[in-house]
Amino acid sequence: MSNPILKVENLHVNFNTYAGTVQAIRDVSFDLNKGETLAIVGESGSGKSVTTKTLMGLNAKNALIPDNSRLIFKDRNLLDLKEEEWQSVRGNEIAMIFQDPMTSLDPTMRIGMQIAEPLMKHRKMKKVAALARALELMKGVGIPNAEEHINDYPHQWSGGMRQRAVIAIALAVDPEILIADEPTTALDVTIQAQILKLMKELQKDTGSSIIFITHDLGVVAGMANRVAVMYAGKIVEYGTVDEIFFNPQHPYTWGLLNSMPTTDTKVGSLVAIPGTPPDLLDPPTGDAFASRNEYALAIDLKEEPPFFRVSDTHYAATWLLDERAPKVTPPVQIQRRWERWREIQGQEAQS
Ligand SMILES: Nc1ncnc2c1ncn2[C@@H]1O[C@H](COP(=O)(O)OP(=O)(O)OP(=O)(O)O)[C@@H](O)[C@H]1O
Repeated sequence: MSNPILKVENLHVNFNTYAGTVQAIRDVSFDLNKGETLAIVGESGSGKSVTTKTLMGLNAKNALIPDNSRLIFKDRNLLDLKEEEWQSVRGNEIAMIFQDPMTSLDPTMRIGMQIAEPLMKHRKMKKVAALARALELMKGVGIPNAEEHINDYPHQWSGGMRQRAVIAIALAVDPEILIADEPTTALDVTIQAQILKLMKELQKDTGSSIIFITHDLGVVAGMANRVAVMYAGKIVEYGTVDEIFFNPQHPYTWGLLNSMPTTDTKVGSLVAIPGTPPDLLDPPTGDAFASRNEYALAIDLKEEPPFFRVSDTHYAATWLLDERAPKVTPPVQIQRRWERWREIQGQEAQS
């Protein structure tokens, strides 16, 4: 049963620029359930980072958020918080792991002290106790010989170890929501896998909910419970991880899946989505993906598709799901995924 800890309702974020208003987030709504990992996936510029920065109260000064946007967390609309009130939410109830550990670590401060700091600030722990806890956390995130390294500075550590330190800082205060924005993109593949595994294990222990931001659907399979696919400032499809991987309905999701390597991908069979996303200074009428969509219908150029229900947990905003739409044959890789979906459904029906 769903148990939302966070409800994002009708979020719009506009940016005032010299060229006009950039409509970066255009009516995004989603729930985050307790203890789950929700992945938000999309190409560069789709609005993933603006969404998470908004959730941390860290948007740029030129951001404008209309009054009907709501981020409900613990019976409060986070968008109504004053900066002093944010101080007790950010890095405490809601914490974030950024893409590049070097930008979130202070190069002039010893790592142990950086992990201890949120405990002193938010938990009012004394320095000695906070440092003792920092040492435990360093061990918990797999820093070898932690005692010897608690007084090191960030530049003395490798990228993978630094990202572990960032995770320790974020988890020090046991946040209810952890936002991880491309937490492993700066790392090599083996270290990436270790960090993702570590995050999963820590989540089991702490029960926190995770919003996991990535442009790479490949890392989502092992991490997320549910997936929201974003395009041009909107969520275009959301569902459980199996629904998105094996029963995708939006042609944009098809494109993302087809541009993702899998273990049985033949060389040369990966296809990048042609074209580029629309200019958010002047988003197109209708479905913003239409100009890149080989399955586009005439109505896509005129009217924006609503969300169509695929199951209780799966919705997609594509006119292809309208009962009047012609039946289209998706790319062969997607047909294979749909076959796999039918097998999974069959197995579930039998058991
Ligand atoms: N301060 C700002 N002023 C104007 N436009 C902005 C500002 N911040 C973000 N944008 C625009 O908002 C849109 C969404 O950006 P966002 O960074 O959220 O994308 P993203 O999906 O996170 O991409 P990436 O994967 O590259 O980080 C982009 O068109 C971006 O140019």
